[in-house]
Amino acid sequence: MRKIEHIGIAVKDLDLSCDLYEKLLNTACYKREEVASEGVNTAFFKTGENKIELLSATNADSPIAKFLEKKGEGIHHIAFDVEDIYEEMDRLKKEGFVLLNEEPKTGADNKLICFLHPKGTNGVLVELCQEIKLK
Ligand SMILES: CC[C@@H](C(=O)O)C(=O)SCCNC(=O)CCNC(=O)[C@H](O)C(C)(C)COP(=O)(O)OP(=O)(O)OC[C@H]1O[C@@H](n2cnc3c(N)ncnc32)[C@H](O)[C@@H]1OP(=O)(O)O
Ligand SMILES: [Co+2]
Repeated sequence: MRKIEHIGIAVKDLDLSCDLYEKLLNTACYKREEVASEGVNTAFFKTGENKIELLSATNADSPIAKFLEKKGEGIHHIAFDVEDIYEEMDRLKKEGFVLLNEEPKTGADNKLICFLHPKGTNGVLVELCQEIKLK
């Protein structure tokens, strides 16, 4: 794990939250992207070297919809940047962590991703991210 890649924050209304975070961080959202496979709309901000991912749900089955229902708005996950996601998934599996996907999935902002179950990480949903290198 090389660094924190982003912090994911679950929000009810992406437009309203974008306005709020633009004011809070004094910077514009640099990217918006829907990831249909996760049932989310995302908006990204950079603060120095750090990245914030705002997530709203696009359907009732989305993990974000369930999270908002149970816990309300707030920090949803922490994502770590990894060089080789296959190697890291293999290592974490051997250490006994529960991977939520057996193969990397395509995430937002040009990443391959994998999640670890929060039950095995002290209640924190962890995401691994590997940048997809364009040839
Ligand atoms: C945009 C793409 C990507 C990126 O590129 O960055 C993303 O970030 S996508 C983000 C959305 N996608 C995901 O979250 C996928 C991974 N998550 C899951 O697979 C599920 O949400 C889950 C973690 C397995 C939970 O699903 P499920 O068991 O169906 O939901 P429950 O509501 O029943 O929760 C069970 C249990 O887990 C606790 N929980 C759920 N979400 C979180 C969370 N984000 N952080 C901490 N804990 C979480 C929930 O509270 C329940 O606990 P108990 O009530 O104590 O049983
Ligand atoms: Co994320």
